Amino acid sequence: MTKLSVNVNKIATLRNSRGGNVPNLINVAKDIEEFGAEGITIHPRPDERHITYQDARDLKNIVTTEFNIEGNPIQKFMDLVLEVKPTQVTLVPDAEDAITSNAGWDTIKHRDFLKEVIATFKDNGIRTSIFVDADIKMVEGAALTGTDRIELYTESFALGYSKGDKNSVNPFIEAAKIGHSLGLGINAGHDLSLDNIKFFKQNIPHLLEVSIGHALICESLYLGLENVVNMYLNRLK
Ligand SMILES: CC(=O)[C@@H](O)[C@H](O)COP(=O)(O)O
Ligand SMILES: NCC(=O)COP(=O)(O)O
Repeated sequence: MTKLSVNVNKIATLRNSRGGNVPNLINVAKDIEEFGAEGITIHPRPDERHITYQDARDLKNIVTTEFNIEGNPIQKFMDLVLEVKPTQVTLVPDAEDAITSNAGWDTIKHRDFLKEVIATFKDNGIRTSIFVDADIKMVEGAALTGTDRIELYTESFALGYSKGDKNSVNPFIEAAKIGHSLGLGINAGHDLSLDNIKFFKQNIPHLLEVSIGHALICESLYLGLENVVNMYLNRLK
């Protein structure tokens, strides 16, 4: 079974654009769970331009499914995650000023750092995942860090698929197979959408979780949040 974790960053973006509390992030997250999603993902960034650190604390009190916090493990982020204790932390090597995530970890170069950070989170009962490109060497490197899971960075698949290149899924199939054989759980995310999710799910073995935000919220503007969550759930069956 592949769980759908909805990334609510864009709800916070909309709220912050006017100040105030509309839309109410907490109520939207509760509704998303009510509509059937199996997880809530947030990716607080150091400038708190969408999800604030307080949002992470507030969401912890209401999320009843899997709570996934993504981000670069700078000290401030580590302190937050260790305080909130989500189900899962996903480590992403973002530059501070990145518009969005744009690369996976170099798990060879940063192995010692990742090992240390992952051990800290695991010692505190938090499942770990690290964001990696669909590159066998990076997947093998991830397995040596002690992480529970990897999140495959799906931007290259989404871009290729949108241009009609179905072979763009091939590196992800290989990465998922190798990761699974090395004992890693397989998550995926970035630019997944109603257009590409069914093909991705049908082709990727051992897919435990997808986290989807940008496209899902955009699609909801036309189709409604409840419909869209259910459309993803159907495509993930
Ligand atoms: C790791 C990943 O792919 C997502 O978390 C994505 O980076 C969302 O972050 P933004 O909403 O800031 O683009
Ligand atoms: N980890 C990926 C995520 O949470 C959502 O990415 P996107 O759907 O906003 O591109």
